[in-house]
Amino acid sequence: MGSTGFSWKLADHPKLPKGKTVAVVVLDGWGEATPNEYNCIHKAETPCMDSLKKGAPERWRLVRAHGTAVGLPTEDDMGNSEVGHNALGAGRIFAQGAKLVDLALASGKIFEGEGFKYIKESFENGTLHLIGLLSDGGVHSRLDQLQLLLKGVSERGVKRVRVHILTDGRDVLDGSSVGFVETLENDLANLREKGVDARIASGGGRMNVTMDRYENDWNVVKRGWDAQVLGEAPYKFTNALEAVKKLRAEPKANDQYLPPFVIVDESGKPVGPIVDGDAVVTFNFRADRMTMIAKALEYENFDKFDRVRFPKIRYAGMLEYDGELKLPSHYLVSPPEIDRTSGEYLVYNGIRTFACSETVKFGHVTFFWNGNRSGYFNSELEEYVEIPSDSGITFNEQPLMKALQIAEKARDAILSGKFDQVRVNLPNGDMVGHTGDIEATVVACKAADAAVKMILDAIEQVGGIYVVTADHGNAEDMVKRDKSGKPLLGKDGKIQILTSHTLEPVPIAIGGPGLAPGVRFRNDVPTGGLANVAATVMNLHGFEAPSDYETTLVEVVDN
Ligand SMILES: O=C(O)[C@@H](CO)OP(=O)(O)O
Ligand SMILES: [Mn+2]
Ligand SMILES: [Mn+2]
Repeated sequence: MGSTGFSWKLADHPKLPKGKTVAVVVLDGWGEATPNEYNCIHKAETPCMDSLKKGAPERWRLVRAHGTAVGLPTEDDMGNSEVGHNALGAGRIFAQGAKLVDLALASGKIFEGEGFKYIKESFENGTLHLIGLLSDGGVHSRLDQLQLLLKGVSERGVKRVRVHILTDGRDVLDGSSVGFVETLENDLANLREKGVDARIASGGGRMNVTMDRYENDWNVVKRGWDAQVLGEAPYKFTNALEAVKKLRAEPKANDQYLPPFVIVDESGKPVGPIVDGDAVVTFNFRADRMTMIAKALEYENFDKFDRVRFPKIRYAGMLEYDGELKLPSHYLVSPPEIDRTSGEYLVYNGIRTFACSETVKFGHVTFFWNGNRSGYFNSELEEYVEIPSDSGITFNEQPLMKALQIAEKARDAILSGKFDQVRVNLPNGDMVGHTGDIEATVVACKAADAAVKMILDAIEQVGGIYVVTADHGNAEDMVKRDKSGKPLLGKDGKIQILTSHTLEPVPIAIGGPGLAPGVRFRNDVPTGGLANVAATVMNLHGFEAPSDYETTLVEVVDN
């Protein structure tokens, strides 16, 4: 069909019926790896997921969830929720933020766009502040991109730069913050030699300072605001390396949770508060954990916490973080344009949709699933339910999280008969996996499995269909390994705990009494990835997928 003939109408599937309730379950951070003592999914009792794997070999398989299969720059890039849910929902692979920023930096286009011109206006008389995650994790940001940005601004007339660092330890090993700060300090020293007054001005751990998401806890953003904008924090140091080392030792915080600190000069004055006339760039490309700070930096009217001072600045994001809200209004690189997602198609075709998770993953099954779009496509046909997450704790303290409550909501939605698709994200494997606490992660995996069971039981009752999959790996491997797969030991002789996601594939299982008997996974899509799931789900709703979607994973054989 030509572009003028575009239609939202999906063709009927030649063989599969409509009208079945389809449950789509995403286990966050649930990859498939060899069973061993660091595989928490293997260690946990997961009878439901085990039965899906063992029970129906033609209805269980693995799909790729990392690297180019989800639009990341290289095959060394682990998967993450943003790119995973984008692929699951959109049914096509889009070059993602990480890649788009790489390209814009390589071509120099980043320095020619509207966003850069806007902040450059402040270079003559103001300070440029760069706020973001300092690591090479590649999930939210990358050190080499920050380095190229620093180089670029120094070549384009910047006089004074202040970097506000957020330490990682979640996408990279805990303790690696020290090395990243050393590298950055070295780069800034080189800039100073070239006559640019460049320094680190403040910092804090990503889970404690600035990078909250989905409005789970505004205090996190406030702590960042106080340090970055007001120059106030409970800890003051004269250099960032000392700050990170000391705070890791006392109060013994890990990189993810370092308390906020500011860098002060000899007289105790903060070296880089944000003031009128300055420019600010948040250099993370990923949206979910930048949206809140973007609101604080940009919105004239703002009541989430007392900002005390609201400086008149020129602010740009690395990317536009929310296309609906047009937030922020200035940005350096245009985000991927993820259009015509499966959610939008299905709603146009009358599919009534229910989506649910708890706060920390709520935007994953809504915003990311729908191509980074907030809100409903059609509020008459959709209902999105958010279960409030606990805040102020690390999830190894509560490894059950809200899995049961999410499953109950899904069960009720399935049994109500009011929905054709019931979609959930179960956060446990991922959120607890990120704490690096193996015992707690085992408990978390068991809880997620029990939640899946409850949802599958409801599907059984209504004669529906289920699709159970995951967005990327995490809980299936909790140790850093060498190239041959052997666990690596740290200086202390202990194994190095892996808090991050992995490169592992994830399972996908289909089934349920509503699934037509001849449906099975094709064996001619061996390299299938998360982007193949959308067409698959459309088929199970009785529709053909649009022709430019990644192909379906299923076929129907005549029995
Ligand atoms: O917590 C996060 O922000 C990331 C890891 O950086 O995890 P996920 O992609 O699963 O949301
Ligand atoms: Mn995830
Ligand atoms: Mn994660």
